[in-house]
Amino acid sequence: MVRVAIIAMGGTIAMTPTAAGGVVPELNADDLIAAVPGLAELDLEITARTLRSLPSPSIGFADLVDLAAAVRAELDAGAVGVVVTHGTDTIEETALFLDLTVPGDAPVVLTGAMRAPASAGADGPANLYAAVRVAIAPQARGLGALVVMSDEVHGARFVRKTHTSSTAAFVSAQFGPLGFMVEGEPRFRPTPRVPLTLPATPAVARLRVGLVTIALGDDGELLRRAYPACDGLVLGGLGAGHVPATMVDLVSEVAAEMPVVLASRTGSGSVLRNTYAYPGSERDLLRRGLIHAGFLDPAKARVLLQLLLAAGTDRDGISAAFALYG
Ligand SMILES: NC(=O)C[C@H](N)C(=O)O
Repeated sequence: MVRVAIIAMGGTIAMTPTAAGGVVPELNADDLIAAVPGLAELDLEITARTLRSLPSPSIGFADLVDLAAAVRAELDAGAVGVVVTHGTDTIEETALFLDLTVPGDAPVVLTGAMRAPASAGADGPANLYAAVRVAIAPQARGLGALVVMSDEVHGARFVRKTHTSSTAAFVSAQFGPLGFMVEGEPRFRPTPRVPLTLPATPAVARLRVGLVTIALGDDGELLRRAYPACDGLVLGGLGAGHVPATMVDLVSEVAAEMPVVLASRTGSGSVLRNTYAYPGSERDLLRRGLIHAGFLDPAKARVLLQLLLAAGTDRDGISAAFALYG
């Protein structure tokens, strides 16, 4: 009989009401499994482990290093796939982290819930059921880490939370979902995985990669104060990867000291390379040594840069890794 391992990290899917109001993550992995109709009828063994009980805004890189090790241990011990239950606020970053650090073809499927278990129409059980079905699907092998929410299967590279409360919050705006649940089973479209695996060592949690989102009228003061505390930086640039002309000298200065990755704050589409020629444009910034983020959004670019720096990757290696993302 095949085995699926479920690893719980917390999040709304595991939250229960407190006497003082509001919800907090208290349910363990066994509780989550017990709430899913139809799971017990599937012809498979399910094992459960509660690794963390955290709201996902409080998940950090040290937690992700432990999670990657736990996922690998389950796969090494023979699990056909692993499901990770996780808060939705940062699930997209954890998904990319696992995509980059868990080698092999076995499905690693993340899921969560927008509504807590005690709410009317709680979505956690349906999401967990779908995630388990994806974890055992042969077609899910080799797709990298996946996020399953609301009957859609998303690739780690592209998925984003795009709504604060809707159960349809998760979107792969750039190229659409990789698959859909149809009559309880996942159906996929073919999509190649990015061929990159990086180590998830404790060094990852000791680094600080800053993420600075650029806004209208930005005078650079925030960046000036933030960068000395950082080992690397991601800029969430305006539009196709731009900053105000007044920031250009500062950005050049920072890029001479550490890797600075240029992403877009728009949330979808690739940073351009060769269109705009004004000071602070993508052409200008790339010429000054900034690294092109490809199709990765700023939060995902930060995860990749953090892992690359922890692995001791030099500037050319960092550029080459980001080039894999378009
Ligand atoms: N829906 C959720 O899971 C949101 C929650 N704040 C979390 O990320 O833990």
